[in-house]
Amino acid sequence: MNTILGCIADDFTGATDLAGLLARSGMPVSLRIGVPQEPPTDTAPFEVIALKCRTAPVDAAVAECLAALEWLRSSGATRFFWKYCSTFDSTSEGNIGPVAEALMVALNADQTIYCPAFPENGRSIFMGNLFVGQHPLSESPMKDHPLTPMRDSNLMRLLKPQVTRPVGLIDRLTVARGTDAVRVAMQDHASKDTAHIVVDAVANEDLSVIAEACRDMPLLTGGSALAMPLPALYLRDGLIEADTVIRQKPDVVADGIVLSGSCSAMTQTQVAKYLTKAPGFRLNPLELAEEGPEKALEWLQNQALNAMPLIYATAEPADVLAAQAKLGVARAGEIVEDALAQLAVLARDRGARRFVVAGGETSGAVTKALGVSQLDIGSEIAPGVPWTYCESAGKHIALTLKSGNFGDADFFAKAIEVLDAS
Ligand SMILES: Nc1ncnc2c1ncn2[C@@H]1O[C@H](COP(=O)(O)OP(=O)(O)O)[C@@H](O)[C@H]1O
Ligand SMILES: O=C(O)[C@@H](O)C(=O)COP(=O)(O)O
Repeated sequence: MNTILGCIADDFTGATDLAGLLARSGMPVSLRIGVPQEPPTDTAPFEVIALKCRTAPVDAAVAECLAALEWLRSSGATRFFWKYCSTFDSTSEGNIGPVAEALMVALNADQTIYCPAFPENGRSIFMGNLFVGQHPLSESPMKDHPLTPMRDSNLMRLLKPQVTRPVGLIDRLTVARGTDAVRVAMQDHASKDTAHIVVDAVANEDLSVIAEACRDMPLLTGGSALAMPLPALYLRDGLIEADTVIRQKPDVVADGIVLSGSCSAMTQTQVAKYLTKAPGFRLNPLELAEEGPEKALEWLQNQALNAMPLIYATAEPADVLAAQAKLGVARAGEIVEDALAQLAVLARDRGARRFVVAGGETSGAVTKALGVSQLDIGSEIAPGVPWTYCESAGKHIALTLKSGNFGDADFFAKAIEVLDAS
């Protein structure tokens, strides 16, 4: 089947989030890890390529995204979606803006929009300012993110240093007036050569208006919720035929593991709650730097995997800062990711077939270590967090990749319940 929409996600949790929201339509969605080496075969109308480039050097991120674009083009896609975090996670250099600009050049696109709103998860945009729940982004726990601390809430200000062409806004008052008003505003921006347009959205209804107005643009950028209305719009436009997928869960035994490298406030709550039910081991980056992960590997060797034990580096901001002060930000992150990746492989080799992973970068490291290349999308555990099914070393496994901020306090236990029930 020809691909209609080709999507590039800057991290793995973001990719499963996007694939999960597209799959709510019941249409086939295919999720690939990294740019496939082989030319496209057996493609779906919605193809998502998961990259791990959110915090990569700008040149590397741009090159990888352009390679993903070429693969998606060769699968027949004519419309593209650049998926980044609903909290606009990026460093001051990028990579949201530079990648968008490179994709625009490759696609000969004069304009694109930026809409990370995800109302079901409390992310809304008003007058160009991003809110997390009732708090401006810069006053939310995202201000303490280990890799991409977000210290400004204004998307135009965040985007400007990342792009070369002018940045503008279509505000909520315009979006509330409907599709035609958004189209007129886009034309008005085009007449002023405004290439990068932040669009306000506070509710799913706003996203439906924006998606309808912008669905024919070669490139859309934003969070997963902006893409959610697209399958139904394409169906209505006759670009795609209804082709509901019956998702079949492969048999996966109950043994598994929970791995958490996310330090978000929500993950801290989830880890604390799960530790009251399951055995846990805490990774300390400073110990890992000195002694390696042997202690944790040994602990895991002795665990009954049907208890779904938890291994976590999740820590409070002060502990994260202390580790980063000694090791450097990047090295602290890598040491933890590397340990969690080794632990995932040991768990699989000991028979684990269920993997619950918390954290975007963490998910990238674990998924790569497990050698996963393509994922089928299963039941949603929480908005933006589906179970996925894939193969690792020839074994069927179930894998869920949880964005740091997603899910509620019971997420880990709920994930297991949802898998058992599906
Ligand atoms: N205790 C810690 N000290 C320093 N860095 C840590 C610690 N625990 C985890 N990290 C690193 O913080 C980063 C968290 O990012 P990520 O996995 O994307 O989580 P989130 O989804 O919450 O953003 C990872 O690179 C991880 O290795
Ligand atoms: O859009 C979102 O919030 C998520 O899909 C996402 O990108 C998650 O990133 P992490 O919080 O780093 O897991």
